[in-house]
Amino acid sequence: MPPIITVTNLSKEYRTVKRHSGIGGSIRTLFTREYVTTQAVDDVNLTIQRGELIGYIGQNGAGKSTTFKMLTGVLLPTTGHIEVDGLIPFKQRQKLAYRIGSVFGQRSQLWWDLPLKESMEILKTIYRIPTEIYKQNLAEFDEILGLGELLEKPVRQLSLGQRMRSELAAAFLHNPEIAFLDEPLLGLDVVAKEHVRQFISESNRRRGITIVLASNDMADVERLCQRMLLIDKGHLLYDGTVDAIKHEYAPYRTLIVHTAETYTDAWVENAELVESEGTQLKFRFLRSINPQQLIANLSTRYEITDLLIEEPTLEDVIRGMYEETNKQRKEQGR
Ligand SMILES: Nc1ncnc2c1ncn2[C@@H]1O[C@H](COP(=O)(O)OP(=O)(O)OP(=O)(O)O)[C@@H](O)[C@H]1O
Repeated sequence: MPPIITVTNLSKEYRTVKRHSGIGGSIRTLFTREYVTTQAVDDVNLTIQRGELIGYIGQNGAGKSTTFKMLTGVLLPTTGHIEVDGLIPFKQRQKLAYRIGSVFGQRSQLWWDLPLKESMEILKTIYRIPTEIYKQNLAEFDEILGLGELLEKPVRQLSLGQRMRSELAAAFLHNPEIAFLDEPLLGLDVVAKEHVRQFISESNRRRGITIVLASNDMADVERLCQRMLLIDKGHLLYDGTVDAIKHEYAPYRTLIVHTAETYTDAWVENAELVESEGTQLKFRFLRSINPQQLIANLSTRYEITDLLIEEPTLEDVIRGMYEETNKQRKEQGR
């Protein structure tokens, strides 16, 4: 089967007027038009198969939203080619709109002053959703997202978590083939996150919807996605499994223990003490080491009152990638 999304040599440059500070600067800005170019997406190539659930991960400003805007036809690429479900997004935006659903964290597709239910009715009309399917979908979404009493409330009165649940229901109402979800978990509390995760996972598994999920939190993506694309400064740095990326570029985990007494020279086999502050000790250990064994060994020597295992963050992984690239360049004498 051909991929549902194909992106070839995709780049996007933003050209903005350079602003100078102060009153003098403002006058200068008015009379001398100097431009700044930002390379938001830089020569990205990727393919996504029908039915995949993919994490599109990157730090703030990495280029995730810009990619999504091009994939959904909102922005015209500077160079490169995109095909989404056989369509060219910028040229066939309207046709594509019926096949995709999107959630852009900061932007709402709902009508602020209307009760949620009325927003849903409007979407039903816009997307020409048959009444039967509309009712079925709303009932099914309600089960996971708990829309119940929210339907009668004006959207402006919804909390962030309630709004995100509503945005997701709205984006999936017309049975899209593909969904682009930009930071749908950002700022949500644990309970709301769980609703949203379950909804994303079920939509992919049960309904077979291809989902691309943008996030700057690796832990969020890890729970849902097998495959992850990592973008940094517009470049696609990695395409593979979350597990492999961690093994390759962030091989260490951190064990934080709190002890009953203060120890400055604590040690344990197979781990390195990297920080000791008061009664808190931080040990770095390789992913291949069993943490339970480590904790058991530690507790024979020290009285442990609390402990926590920390996974590497996205920053750690990206740092690891650049360090590895620099090391390889040096070895090759470049
Ligand atoms: N309309 C615009 N005009 C000029 N520069 C822009 C515009 N939109 C984004 N950029 C710049 O392009 C780069 C990529 O931004 P983008 O919003 O795609 O990143 P992102 O990965 O989605 O980040 P975030 O997680 O913060 O939303 C950033 O340097 C950003 O400042």
